[in-house]
Amino acid sequence: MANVLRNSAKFGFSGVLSQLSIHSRHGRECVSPCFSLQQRNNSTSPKIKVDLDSSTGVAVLRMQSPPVNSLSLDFLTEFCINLEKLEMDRSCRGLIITSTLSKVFSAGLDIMEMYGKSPERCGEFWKAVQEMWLKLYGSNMATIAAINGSSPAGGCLMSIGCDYRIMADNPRYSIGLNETQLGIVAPFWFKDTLVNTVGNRAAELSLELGLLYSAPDALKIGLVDQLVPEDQVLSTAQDTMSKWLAVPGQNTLSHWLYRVRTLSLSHTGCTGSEHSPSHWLYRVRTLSLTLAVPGQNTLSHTGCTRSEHSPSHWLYRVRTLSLTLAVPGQNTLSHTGCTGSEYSPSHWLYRVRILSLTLAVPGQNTLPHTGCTGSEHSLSHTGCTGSEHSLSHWLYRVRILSLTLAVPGQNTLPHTGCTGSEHSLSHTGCTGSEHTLPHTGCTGSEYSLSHWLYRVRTLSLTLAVPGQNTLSQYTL
Ligand SMILES: CC/C=C\C/C=C\CCC/C=C/CC(=O)SCCNC(=O)CCNC(=O)[C@H](O)C(C)(C)COP(=O)(O)OP(=O)(O)OC[C@H]1O[C@@H](n2cnc3c(N)ncnc32)[C@H](O)[C@@H]1OP(=O)(O)O
Repeated sequence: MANVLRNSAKFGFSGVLSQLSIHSRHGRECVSPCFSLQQRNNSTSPKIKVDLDSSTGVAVLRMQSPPVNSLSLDFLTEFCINLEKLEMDRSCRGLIITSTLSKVFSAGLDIMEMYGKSPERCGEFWKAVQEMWLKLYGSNMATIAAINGSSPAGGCLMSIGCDYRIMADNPRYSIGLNETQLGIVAPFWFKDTLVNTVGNRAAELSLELGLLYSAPDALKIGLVDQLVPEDQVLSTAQDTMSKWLAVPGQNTLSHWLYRVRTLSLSHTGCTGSEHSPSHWLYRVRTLSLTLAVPGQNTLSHTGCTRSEHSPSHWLYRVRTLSLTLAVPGQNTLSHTGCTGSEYSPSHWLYRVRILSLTLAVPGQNTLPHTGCTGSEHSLSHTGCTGSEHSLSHWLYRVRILSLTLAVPGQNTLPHTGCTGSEHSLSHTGCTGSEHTLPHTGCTGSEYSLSHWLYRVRTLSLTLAVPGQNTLSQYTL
């Protein structure tokens, strides 16, 4: 195993791809001649231990899968089942995640799961990884990671999926999304969660260089929130949890609101039940990987023909690009009008951003340069019927629109030219019950108006952009 990891770093991305068994888009399996690895014994003893203190409503989930708490399919399944049980248990309000192993919180995804497995097993594995993140990040419990050892890659994802991170003050322990250093790619939802934690620039550096941070450095960039002596990690987590639980409604409101954007991504672009979130996540990842593979990165359909961008640099950007454009059924660039090599990637990336902005500007709404020639992108579609609407007028309207949307019972928006239910929230790209308000935790009249306004404004920004109900709006 150590060999696999060493070779991962040594061979780089294309090396890993060629050395390990990879299931191509065609579902073919090519088992490496260079490694003859044995399956690790799958112990039947529980990999997770949960203790719920009914007097405090706080559960401690201990990961106990030696040697390094790697996230195998078995481990993840057990983890998710336990999480689900706690989520359903109304007496449980807080969750602390920690490790029983010395020196290691979690080594991240079990590399053996990415080697020599059937496409079905790969699918199951990735679904479980996504479930772990969706359940943790979308949890209604307050969650704290008590990081008492190293926590690379998927271990870091698990940590940043929590509300708060307390790490052992030991410079030998490290944490970070180091996938790039292994020559592989952190999925975009790893990236989103990291961005939400440390901000854009730190995340960019971190991902492009595949950085692992020592505990003190992790604190400096905000990847963890607090360092304490190793023997106080759990007790500090427990003290901290009581503060979190003292915040009224913390586990329904502020907690949730912040996450809705990120979690919405997993739904956006799914137009029907055939696209489950995990299906979609899987697709985008495949797309990103495909786009990003050196040697396959001519990206002809994106107009990017050059190799001057290093893979890691490129990977980071392609993910953003993919998110902007890779809506199933719309995932070629042709509909954006960018048809050839005259556009360099950076030029292009810049354009795409502007493009999204431009789509919303009255008077430019035919967007000939984007290849959108039809009424589907005209402003009339948004309720603005002509050039009589100046930009400021429009901007003003949009602001009003958001406010109006926020008033329960007035969200049909009559003054915007939207006369019917077509401009209800469901018209904004929410095609199923997953995008109704209850999905955001706002279930009805028990919430006061101010509460509602605050929530719905966020919701509106996320979802209710007239005529722009595709993923592209997300990157603005
Ligand atoms: C291959 C890719 C193909 C396609 C790409 C597809 C998708 C891209 C998405 C990629 C997303 C990846 C997210 C991940 O999480 S990848 C996993 C990355 N993990 C790491 O880099 C961690 C590596 N491990 C370590 O740094 C150290 O082990 C650690 C600091 C955790 C502990 O160090 P310590 O010195 O205490 O122990 P070791 O002697 O190193 O290890 C003990 C044994 O454990 C085995 N081990 C370690 N990590 C893993 C792992 N992630 N999965 C499985 N097994 C692991 C290690 O090999 C040792 O085993 P033995 O040699 O004793 O048998």
